Amino acid sequence: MSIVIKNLNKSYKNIEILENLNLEIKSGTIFGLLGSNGAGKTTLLSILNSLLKKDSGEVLIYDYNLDKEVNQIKSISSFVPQSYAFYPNLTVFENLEFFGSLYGLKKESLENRIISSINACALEKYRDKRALNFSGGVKRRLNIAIGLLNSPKILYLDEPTVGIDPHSRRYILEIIKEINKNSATTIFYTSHYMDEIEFLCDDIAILENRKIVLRNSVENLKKSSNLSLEELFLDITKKSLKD
Ligand SMILES: Nc1ncnc2c1ncn2[C@@H]1O[C@H](COP(=O)(O)OP(=O)(O)OP(=O)(O)O)[C@@H](O)[C@H]1O
Repeated sequence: MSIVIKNLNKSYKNIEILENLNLEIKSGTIFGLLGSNGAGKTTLLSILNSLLKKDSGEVLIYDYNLDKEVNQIKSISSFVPQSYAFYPNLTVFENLEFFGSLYGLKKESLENRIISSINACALEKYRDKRALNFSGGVKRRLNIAIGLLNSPKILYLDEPTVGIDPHSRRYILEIIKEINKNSATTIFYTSHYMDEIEFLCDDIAILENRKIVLRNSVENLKKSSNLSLEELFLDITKKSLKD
């Protein structure tokens, strides 16, 4: 397993966001986390990436314990946030050089990682251009390329296609599939686009009312229900809103 979460709890002040949450994610798969606005997806991702402290519960990432082995976990993880996390006045290469050096990469290994991140995100022709004027899709690809610099075993993508056109979205999904296939990187993906999740993911979970309310493979869901993923999501979240 790449991720094992047991009885995870998190509150902001006295508002409970995650309650006794349990979840396991298989290594090398593409996992999609769905949930309505404010369900707690970013909170969960932030905890897994040590950006936020959990209140209680146990988290293992590739067998490393989040309470004791944060540095080991950080070295194998990468979190690509919803917002653009690069310098607009720097070129693609300069951005990757800067963020790569933060990982302690130097000279040849830095250059190699930059080239492979550029290739993986199809940024060759933007390499020496400043990020400022890129389209939304290319900016998103640069965000992902930065996330690949440390060759992560697990890549967290928080709504990486927000605000971009359908062609660029599809291109990004193809890129993510390739990253998963070529390096067996576990992908933890959040999105509000059900069609994306259906196209991309092996397994999904729905987070609602502080808990995981559905956990299954996309294949099983398709086999066992006549409903589309979107209809299923609406059905489940409607029920939990009424509860
Ligand atoms: N620092 C904070 N202090 C207090 N409440 C917070 C804080 N951060 C988030 N929240 C609240 O916690 C809940 C979960 O937020 P979170 O951003 O994790 O949800 P989400 O599922 O990622 O939502 P979205 O799909 O809109 O991005 C929301 O009600 C949010 O308002």
